[in-house]
Amino acid sequence: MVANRLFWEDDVTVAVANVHVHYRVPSTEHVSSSRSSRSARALTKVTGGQPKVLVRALAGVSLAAYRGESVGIVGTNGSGKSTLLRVIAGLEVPSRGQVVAETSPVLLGVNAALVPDLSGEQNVRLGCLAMGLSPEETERLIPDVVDLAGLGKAIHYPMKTYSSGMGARLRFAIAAAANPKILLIDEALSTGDAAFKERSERRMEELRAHAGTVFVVSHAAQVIEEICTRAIWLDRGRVVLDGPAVETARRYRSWAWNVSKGEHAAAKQQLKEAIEAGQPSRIELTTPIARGSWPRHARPH
Ligand SMILES: Nc1ncnc2c1ncn2[C@@H]1O[C@H](COP(=O)(O)OP(=O)(O)OP(=O)(O)O)[C@@H](O)[C@H]1O
Repeated sequence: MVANRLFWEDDVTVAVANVHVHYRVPSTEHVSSSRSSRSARALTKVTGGQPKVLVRALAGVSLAAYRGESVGIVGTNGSGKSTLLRVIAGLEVPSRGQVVAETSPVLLGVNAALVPDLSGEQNVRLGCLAMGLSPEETERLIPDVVDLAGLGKAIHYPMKTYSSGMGARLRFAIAAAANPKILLIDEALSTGDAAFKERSERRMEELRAHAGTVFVVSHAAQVIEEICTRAIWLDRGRVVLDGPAVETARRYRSWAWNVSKGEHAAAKQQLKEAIEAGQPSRIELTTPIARGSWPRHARPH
């Protein structure tokens, strides 16, 4: 558990300090409701659209990640997992709070932009160049990436012919090729088969062993338990628990089981106990950023 960490300890790779992400989303709730107020209907008439509501995707998340950690993020649909990864990747600017990373993180998302009409191999080349590798490095790495993806002859077929698992394998292999110090993985691992799972876990272990930090988002608590050293459980944009992966995954799994069985009182009690089990993290970016130059996705509190 990370508590009251002061910026900037030497082995910290990512610091997230009291981050909030809010979206304004059009909602038909008031418009379609038979009890919708006259003012809401009038507003709709005037704006020509639906009234907007505020969605709090992240509501005050703080954490510090360290070299050599693989950090799992678990939580139900809509709990804020992908938003947290996007904020760490610098793809989303927090509405409030700060994110600082030691080097630019590489985000491996289920939707990583590859070109469906190109073959797997052509996409490997494209992906490596897009991540900033030189043409020479790219050519040197292609055999390793192709090997890690393990797609056999299909590596020469257009990517649009791949199953979702095959696409995920290719994206993982490409992202790992760049040897990123900070690798963010959104669900991709859970779609591969057993052989790929083993290869990808070994590759992640290598990245971690080279003093990198890996974040993995997954619904599957078991995946997190198997491949992560630490896990963070998010619920409605808040950190419920941040601790050893096995402990967090065990509590999350048990809570999710009770929710799925409609045992709401028991689930509520477990959530309360999990929150009490962890101490609230407070990350303070107290001094100006001292080491090198940092990615820019930070906003003052
Ligand atoms: N671009 C967006 N515009 C509006 N609302 C968004 C946007 N992205 C996410 N949200 C909302 O923010 C909340 C958190 O979404 P997020 O995708 O981070 O959840 P998640 O935990 O990754 O979910 P899942 O497990 O289903 O992938 C949800 O309520 C979602 O509807």
